[in-house]
Amino acid sequence: MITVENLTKRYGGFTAVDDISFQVRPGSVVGFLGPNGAGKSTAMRMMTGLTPATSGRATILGRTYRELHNPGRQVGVMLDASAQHPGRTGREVLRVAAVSVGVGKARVEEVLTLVGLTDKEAGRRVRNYSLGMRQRLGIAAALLGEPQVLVLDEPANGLDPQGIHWMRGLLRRFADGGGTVLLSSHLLHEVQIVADDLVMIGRGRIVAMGSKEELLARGGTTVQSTDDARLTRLLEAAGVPVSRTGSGLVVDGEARVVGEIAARESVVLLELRSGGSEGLEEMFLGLTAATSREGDAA
Ligand SMILES: Nc1ncnc2c1ncn2[C@@H]1O[C@H](COP(=O)(O)OP(=O)(O)OP(=O)(O)O)[C@@H](O)[C@H]1O
Repeated sequence: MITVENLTKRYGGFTAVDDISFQVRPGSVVGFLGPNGAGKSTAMRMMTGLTPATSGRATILGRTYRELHNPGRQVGVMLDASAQHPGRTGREVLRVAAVSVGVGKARVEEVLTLVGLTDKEAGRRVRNYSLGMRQRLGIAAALLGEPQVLVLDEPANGLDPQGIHWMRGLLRRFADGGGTVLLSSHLLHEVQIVADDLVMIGRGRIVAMGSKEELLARGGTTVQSTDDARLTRLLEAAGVPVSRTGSGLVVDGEARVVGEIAARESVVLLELRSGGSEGLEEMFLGLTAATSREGDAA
């Protein structure tokens, strides 16, 4: 399990990670979500001993990363898939890592199969890898020591839809087998299907966290009608907050209330659903817009 307690990182007067605390339980996948520059990578670097915390601490299986004996056997880490040696073949990268983790060559072949890199691909130099292949290789390296915990920074980056589907399956099976997974992303939909819990971060701070179901329920009601503009006016007149999405409306109110107003005013509903992901997306954007660092520059 991963425990993060009051973790803070300051660079001079700038606070990149601001007093964050959360846990990842064994058997679960936690999505660590936030816009660019929110502090996800910095937090993960502190968790994995790559950068010291200014204050607070993170433990994995009860110890700080630096206290772990042979950490590669306990925690699989992928922070920067492009950091692999470009002049080595994928297989060479894994064989070098296997020596430091203390596993044999057979395990290298096992993880290559696990991540779907073919014999031919494994024999190619990493500089000629596509981004998706690099991600697969990074995940293979993380899995090498048969760890119980995975810490993955943006593992879906560069994967095509089939690759994302594959990765979800892999992480789900890992967690279902009792493993603990923390994965970051700046895209909600990338992690939403696989994550059990979500931790949303903006400007270094946690802006929302909880189980996916809880957060989905907070995301309000998704509505589509034949006349969304009129329905919006009616709902607003009734004091129900409404926001527009690409495909309809998200209403901060119960489905029943929306249904009753629509029925009374003869608006034809095409869809009425509580806890839709559109609501969660809206909430995510809303919560993090105010805290997006990139927004500052815009
Ligand atoms: N070594 C450093 N010195 C100064 N500032 C830093 C350093 N490392 C990170 N930062 C700043 O801390 C903030 C958080 O960066 P971080 O890389 O953790 O964000 P992130 O959520 O991982 O974003 P992304 O999705 O873009 O990778 C950014 O504003 C970044 O510029």
